[in-house]
Amino acid sequence: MTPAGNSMANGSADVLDIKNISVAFGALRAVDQVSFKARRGHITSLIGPNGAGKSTLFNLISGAIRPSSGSVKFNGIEVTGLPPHRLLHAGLARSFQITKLFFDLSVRENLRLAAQSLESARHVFLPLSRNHHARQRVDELIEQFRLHNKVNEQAGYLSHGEQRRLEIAVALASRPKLLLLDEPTQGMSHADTKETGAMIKSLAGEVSILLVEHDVGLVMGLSDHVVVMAQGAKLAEGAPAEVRANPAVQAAYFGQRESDA
Ligand SMILES: Nc1ncnc2c1ncn2[C@@H]1O[C@H](COP(=O)(O)OP(=O)(O)OP(=O)(O)O)[C@@H](O)[C@H]1O
Repeated sequence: MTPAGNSMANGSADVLDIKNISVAFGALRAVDQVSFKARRGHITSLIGPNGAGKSTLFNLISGAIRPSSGSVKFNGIEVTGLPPHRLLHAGLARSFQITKLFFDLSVRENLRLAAQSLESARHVFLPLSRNHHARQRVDELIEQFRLHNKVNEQAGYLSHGEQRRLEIAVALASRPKLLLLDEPTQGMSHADTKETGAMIKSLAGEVSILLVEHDVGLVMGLSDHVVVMAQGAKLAEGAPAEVRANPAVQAAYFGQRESDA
């Protein structure tokens, strides 16, 4: 693991420091000079109306696309433009895009592969029973995500909500310092959304979280800090109550019915 993964490289309280980041698709400035910071141990959320640039900003941070200008610092270290696998080794994990589930493998096998993914090739091919570190991590995740009854079930047979929670567990297997969650409750029932929200909340402290989520009620209940985007630019940021009370945010965002957002 690189120094970015396990130290406060600059002693800063910020796990992420985005400065003036931009990218355009042809003539469209999808993300335009956006800056914000995410504090260590906090849940920071990105919200905004459809097409605001949230996913593009997320992709810039996770290394899926390169910015045309601006910088991304992770744990005080410049990581702008690094590809996702390098970021993962540095301690920045993204759920859902990188960590896809293997549907024909069991829950335990999915967790094992993820827990062993950052180890040398020799260790990856060790049986779980002989890889103490990976086995310990798998057991911790089974406990934390209450997967006891599902460990031998194929991931493909889990419910949608269970699969999405397993994806979060898989993303956490490498003990990242920052977890990027892209609409973790998308397509979930109300009950699953509530359970997943509580589970995300319980992770704060263990890992810093950056969340893109359409469910505004969930975001406001979970987040320490909310960044609001509109038309590629940052419109506002602050604590949930502060953001909710901001007239510009209300006009641009809460003017929509929350169920439409
Ligand atoms: N690969 C691409 N090529 C061209 N245009 C793109 C591309 N990706 C996104 N866009 C455009 O950039 C703008 C921002 O899109 P983005 O998906 O980042 O918004 P969003 O806030 O995540 O929206 P939503 O809430 O609908 O997911 C939109 O106008 C979108 O059509």
